[in-house]
Amino acid sequence: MAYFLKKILESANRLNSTNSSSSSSLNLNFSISSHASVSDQVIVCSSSTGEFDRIPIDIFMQILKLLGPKEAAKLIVVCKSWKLIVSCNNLWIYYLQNKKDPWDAMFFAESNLRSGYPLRSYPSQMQSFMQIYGQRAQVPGAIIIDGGSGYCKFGWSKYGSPSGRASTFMEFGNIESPVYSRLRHFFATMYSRMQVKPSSQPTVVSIPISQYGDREAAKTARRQLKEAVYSALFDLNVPSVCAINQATLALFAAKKTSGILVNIGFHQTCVVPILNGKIMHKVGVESMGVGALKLTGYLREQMQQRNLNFSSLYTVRTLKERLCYVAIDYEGELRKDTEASYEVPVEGLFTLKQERFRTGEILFQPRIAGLRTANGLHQAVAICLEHCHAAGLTPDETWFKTIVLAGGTACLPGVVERLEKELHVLLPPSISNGIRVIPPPHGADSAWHGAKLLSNVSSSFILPLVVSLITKSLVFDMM
Ligand SMILES: Nc1ncnc2c1ncn2[C@@H]1O[C@H](COP(=O)(O)OP(=O)(O)OP(=O)(O)O)[C@@H](O)[C@H]1O
Repeated sequence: MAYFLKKILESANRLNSTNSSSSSSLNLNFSISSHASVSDQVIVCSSSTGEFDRIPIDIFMQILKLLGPKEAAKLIVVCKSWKLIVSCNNLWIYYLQNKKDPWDAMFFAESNLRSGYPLRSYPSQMQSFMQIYGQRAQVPGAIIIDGGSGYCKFGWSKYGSPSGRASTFMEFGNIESPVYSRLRHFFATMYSRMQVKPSSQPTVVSIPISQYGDREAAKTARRQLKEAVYSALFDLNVPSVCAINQATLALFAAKKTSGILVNIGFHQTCVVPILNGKIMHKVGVESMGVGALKLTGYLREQMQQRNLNFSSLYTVRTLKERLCYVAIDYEGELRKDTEASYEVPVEGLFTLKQERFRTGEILFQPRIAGLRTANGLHQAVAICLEHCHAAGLTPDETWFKTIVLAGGTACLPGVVERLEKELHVLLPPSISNGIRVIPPPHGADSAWHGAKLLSNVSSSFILPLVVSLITKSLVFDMM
């Protein structure tokens, strides 16, 4: 490295002599004051780095960027002057930006999730980015299991996406057996699919959105489910567990800690108000009995009515994902030619017409599929917005005007636009002004990505390890 720096110094000197008349920046010397706040742009200096004083600070920073974080960190021990230069936040932001994880997501996690639960409504004290870099590098990583009610997503927190998906309803075992044994069977299956020993890693697990009432019975049911999850995992010798509800995780994935999370799930749709990472059960969680399974079922019914033959439900699901959408104006769409085709491997070419938008329409008009559910998606969300408004939990009402969608079905093209349009029709301007509907941040994997953000936060490795050694207790608990 010294050789490398020497070479750069030599070339800087050469440049200095040839460009001395044209470039003033290369003639600038710098020295360092111990009181200075260090940045790429401003280094006010009084002590010296010796020979290196002759290199302009921006070139110096370029050199450090080229050296990389490991080498740069070693330079800290040279002297105070070097330490000050190398500790520069901009330099470590640069290193962090060049890691695999997107910078904005990492910044959100470090500024909002570092304090753990309960989340503070004010941002936690930010450490220097050099410290954050060092601590994140030491986080051992975790196994993430997002057990959706239809599909489970599992994988490593250090990876960009889940390493696998499994049909949850198949893996849970006998539906008659008690929750504890079903959970234990389910988690054991996930670990064996990942080919890891449960005892080798901390685990972040999502808890399904269920029993959302504010009554004692609902609270007890939530607590029992949570306890069954912990017992099942600790009995498998998992060293530490972080169990958080799916809705909060999906909201984190959108880089938000407050807002309304709308999860269009496998069996049902839930509208969950969340303030500072906490579900507002008192305000009320809305739910409707329409989910992905109903959409697939309704498309199958329509295809059968048109004598379109298929041999498996997988074909119907594929056509739903490839050809279906939600119309912004349903009546207008009925008058259009909307025919489109898709070739399903092995099964052949399928052509859908009105089925393309009638399928998704049951989210807004469940009755067209003969469903008795009273409310459509827009009505359920509007009720939740009204309740948030009436509850007056904060002087500033903007927290509930961000509506984040989650779940695979929310990926249907047109859902965002239609929901936004219907909400403006249903709600008075005092509530609807400023609302924003955000598409699922990571498709069907939103909750998994929210868990990933938490698992890699620079503070998260300290607590789990300590807790696991002492009590095998919980780190976070956000039911
Ligand atoms: N791009 C897409 N368009 C439409 N539907 C999709 C798309 N991607 C996935 N889906 C559907 O989403 C469904 C699975 O959704 P998801 O993985 O969110 O369920 P889940 O997490 O098991 O449900 P829950 O939230 O109830 O636990 C499947 O029926 C799948 O067909």
